[in-house]
Amino acid sequence: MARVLVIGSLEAELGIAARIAAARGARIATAEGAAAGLSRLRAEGADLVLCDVQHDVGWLVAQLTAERIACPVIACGRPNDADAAVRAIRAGAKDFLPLPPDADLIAAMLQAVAGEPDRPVVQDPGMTALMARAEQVARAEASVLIMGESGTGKEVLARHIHAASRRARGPFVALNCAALPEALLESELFGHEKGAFSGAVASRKGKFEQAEGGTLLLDEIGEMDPRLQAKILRAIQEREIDRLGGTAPVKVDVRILAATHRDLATEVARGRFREDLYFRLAVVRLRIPALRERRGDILPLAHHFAERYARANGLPVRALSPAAEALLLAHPWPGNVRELENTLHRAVLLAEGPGIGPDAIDLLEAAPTLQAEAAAPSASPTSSAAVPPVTALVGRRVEEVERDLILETLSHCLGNRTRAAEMLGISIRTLRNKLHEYRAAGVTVPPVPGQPPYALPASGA
Ligand SMILES: Nc1ncnc2c1ncn2[C@@H]1O[C@H](COP(=O)(O)OP(=O)(O)OP(=O)(O)O)[C@@H](O)[C@H]1O
Repeated sequence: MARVLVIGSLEAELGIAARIAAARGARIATAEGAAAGLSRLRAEGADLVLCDVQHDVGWLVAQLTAERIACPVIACGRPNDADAAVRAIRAGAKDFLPLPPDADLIAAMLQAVAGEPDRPVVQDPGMTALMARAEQVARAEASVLIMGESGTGKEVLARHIHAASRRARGPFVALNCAALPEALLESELFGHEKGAFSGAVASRKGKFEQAEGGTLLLDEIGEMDPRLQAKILRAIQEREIDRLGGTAPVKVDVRILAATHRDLATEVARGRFREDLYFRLAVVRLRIPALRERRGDILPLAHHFAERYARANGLPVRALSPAAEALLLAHPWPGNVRELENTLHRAVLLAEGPGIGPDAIDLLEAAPTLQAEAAAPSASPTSSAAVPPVTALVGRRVEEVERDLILETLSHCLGNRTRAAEMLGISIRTLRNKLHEYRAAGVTVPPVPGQPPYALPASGA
C-alpha cells in the first residue's frame, strides 16, 4: 500500500486526486502547507508527495535534500499555469500532475512507487510450491531472504508474505539499498536527530521506525556497504536502532525481509558480505526461479497483463492469438516478468483488430550471452544487463551495443546521470536524449537515485 502525503487544500481538485489515490488503495496523509508537510515527512515518511503548486515546492524539495529525506515530490496544478509547472520542475519536483486529476495517471504514479498491489499470478508447479512455502513462513517472525534474478517478482513475493503475516495490518515499507548513496541510505534507514549533519534542522524517523509493527523490505541488500551491514545486524539482533546523531537507542518492532539478485553465499565467501548478517537474514531462503525456468507462468501472466493494461488505458480487453502465445512461449525472457509486463503493455497499445496477434508482440532482441544463459538455466544468476565479451559483439548492431553500454554504465553508477556521462565520455544532454529514446521504446532505464522510474528526463540529477 503506497503512503501518499497530500500538501494543500483538500476542498478543491487536489481532494479529488487524494480520493482517487485512496480508492486505489493508497494510505493518505494530509498537511495544509509545505512546512507542516515536512514535519509529517520527518515523523512518518511517505512514498510520494503530491504538493499543490500554490505552496513552495522548491523550498520543500531543497529541504528534503538538505535533510537527506528521499521522497519524490509531484507538483500539482492547473495545466494553464505553465509557469508554476516549469518552476516546480526546475525546483526539483519529479513530475507535474495536471488538475483536475486523471485517474489513470494517478494509478500509474502509485504503481511506480508501490509496485503491483494485486495478488501474484502463479500457475507453474514450481512457483505454486514456492508460494505455499512463503505463506507457511509468513506466519513466523523469522527474517526471509528472497533471491532471484532482476524482474522475477521479489518485491511482489515480499508484499505477499507481509499480507499473509500477523503484521498485515501494520505498514509494509520497502527500501532499495542500491538506489541511494551511502549517506542518504543510512539516514533513510535509521533516521537522524537534529544537528546530526549540517542540513539536519529537525529530527526525523527512518524506515525502521516507519515500519513499526509491520515489515521492512531491504531490496538489493547485496549492494549495501559493510558499515551499514553491521548496523542492520545490530537492528535485527538487539531489536533497536540508533538514529544518526542520536544519544539513546530506539526500540523497534519490525520484521525484516531482504531481497537480492546476487548469490549472497558467494558474496560472503569473497568477503563482500558479512557472514553473521547472512545467517541472520537467511533463516528462511526463498529462491524465485527465472521466468524461463517456469514456462507454465508465461501465459497466465501475459493474460493478466493484457487485461490490466487494456483496462488502465480504457481499451477493450483482447485475447492473445495462438501465434502470439507461441512467440511469448519461445522467448527466453532475460528481463523476466518485468520484460513480459512491458511487452504486453506495448502489445495492448499496438494491437489492432479483435485480438492481439504476433505483429503486436515486439520482443527486444536478447543479447547473445543472455540467450546462451537462457539455454543453460543452471548458470549462475546474472543481471539482465550483463556485459557480453568482445567476441560476442560481432554480429550485433552498433546502436544495440551502444544501448547496452549506456544502460550498464548507468546501473553501475546507481542511476547517477552525471557520473555515467563522465564515464562514457558524452555530455549529460546526449545521455538524457538517449535515455529518453530508450524509454520511449519501452526499455527500462535505471531511475535517478531516490526517484521513481517515471521521472521527467529533464529533471534528472
Ligand atoms: N507473480 C506475479 N504476478 C503479477 N505480477 C508480477 C509477478 N511477478 C512480478 N510481477 C510484476 O513484474 C514486475 C517486477 O516485479 P518485482 O519488482 O517484484 O521484481 P524484482 O525481482 O523485485 O525486481 P528487481 O530485482 O529489479 O527489483 C512488477 O511490475 C510486478 O508487478
